[in-house]
Amino acid sequence: MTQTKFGVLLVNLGTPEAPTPQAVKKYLAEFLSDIRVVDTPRLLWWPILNFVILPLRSPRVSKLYKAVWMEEGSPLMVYSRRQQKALAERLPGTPVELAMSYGKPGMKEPIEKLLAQGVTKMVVLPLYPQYSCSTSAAVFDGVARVLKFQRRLPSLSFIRDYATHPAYISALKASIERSFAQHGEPDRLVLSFHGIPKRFVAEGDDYEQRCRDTAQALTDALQLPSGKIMLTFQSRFGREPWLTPYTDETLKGLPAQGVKHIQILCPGFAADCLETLEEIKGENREIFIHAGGERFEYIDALNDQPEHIDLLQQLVTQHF
Ligand SMILES: C=CC1=C(C)c2cc3[nH]c(cc4nc(cc5[nH]c(cc1n2)c(C)c5CCC(=O)O)C(CCC(=O)O)=C4C)c(C)c3C=C
Ligand SMILES: [Fe+2]
Ligand SMILES: [Fe+2]
Repeated sequence: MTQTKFGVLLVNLGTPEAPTPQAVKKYLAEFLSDIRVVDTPRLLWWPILNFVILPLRSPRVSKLYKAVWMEEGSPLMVYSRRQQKALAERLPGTPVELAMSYGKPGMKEPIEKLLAQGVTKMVVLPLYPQYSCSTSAAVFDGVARVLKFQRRLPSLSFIRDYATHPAYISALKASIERSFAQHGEPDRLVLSFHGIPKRFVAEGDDYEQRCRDTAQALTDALQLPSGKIMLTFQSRFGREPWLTPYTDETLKGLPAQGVKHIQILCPGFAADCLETLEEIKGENREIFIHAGGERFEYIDALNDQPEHIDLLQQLVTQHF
C-alpha cells in the first residue's frame, strides 16, 4: 500500500530575471502570449504583441523594474522565496516548492521536483487571494500542462482562492492597525486591487465580487465607518474598459474633496512587486501629492510576515 506523501506547490505570476529590456521582453512575451491574460484572436494579437507592445513596452518597463530591484533580485521573487522558506520551516518532512506561471523557475521544474520526492498528494496554492481567470485559472492550466506528461498523477488539491479566509483578514487587519498606530488614522484607507477587463467579469469571472468580499470582511473586522474605506483598481492595460474606479484617477480627485491624508494597501498582492512598489508606492504617491494631497503612506504587502505564513500554513494543512 502506498502511503500518502504531501507536497506543497506555491505559485505566483513570475517576473523578469533582470531589469533589462531584453529580460523584460522575454518575460512579457511569455506572459502576454497566454490566452488567459490577453484573449485577442492569436492572428491579430501576434503582430501587435511582437511589433508594437514588446518593442515599446520592454525598454520603458525595464526602467521601472530597475527602480525597485533589490540586491537579491526582483521583489516578487525575493519575497516569494522567503515565503517558501518560511512555510517549509513550518512543515518539516513536507516538501514546499515555488513555481511561477511565467519566466523562471516556471511550472515544470518545481512540480517534477515534488514528484521526484515521492509526493502522492500535491496541494496547489496560487498566491492570489481573489480568484481571477487571468491568474488562478492560468495556474490551473500550468499544472495540467505539466501533468499531461506524467504516467502517474498525484492526488491534487487546488486552492481556488482565500478572499475572506479569517487568517487572511486578520493578517491584513494587523498590518493596517500597525500602520494606523505608527502614522495616525488617515482620512481614507484605500484598498487598491489589480484590475482586469470588465468583459472578463461579464463573461463569468467572479474576481470583482471576490475583491468586494475582501473589502467588506476587512471593513467589518476593522469596525471603521463604511465611507472610510475605498476600493479601487490599478494597472490598466490596453484600450477596453477595465474595472473601475481606477486607482490613479481616484487619488487625483481626493485632495479636492478635502482628503489630504491617505494610507493605501494592495490586498490582492501576496508579495510586493513592480505593481505595488513602483506603481502605488511611487507613481500614485506622486499623483496624490501633486494634486494637493499631504500625507501618503503605503502599507506593505503581507510578504513573509509571520501572520501571512500562519495563513499559508492553515490554507495548505487543511488539505492534509
Ligand atoms: C494584459 C493584461 C493583464 C491582466 C488581465 C492582468 C491581471 C493581473 N495581474 C496580476 C498581478 C500582477 N501583474 C503584474 C504585472 C503585470 N501585469 C500585466 C498585465 C495584466 N495583468 C503586465 C503587462 C505586467 C508587467 C508590467 C507591465 O508591463 O506593466 C505583477 C508584477 C510582476 C512583477 O514582476 O513584479 C503582478 C503581481 C493580478 C493579480 C491580476 C488579476 C487579478
Ligand atoms: Fe498584471
Ligand atoms: Fe503597472
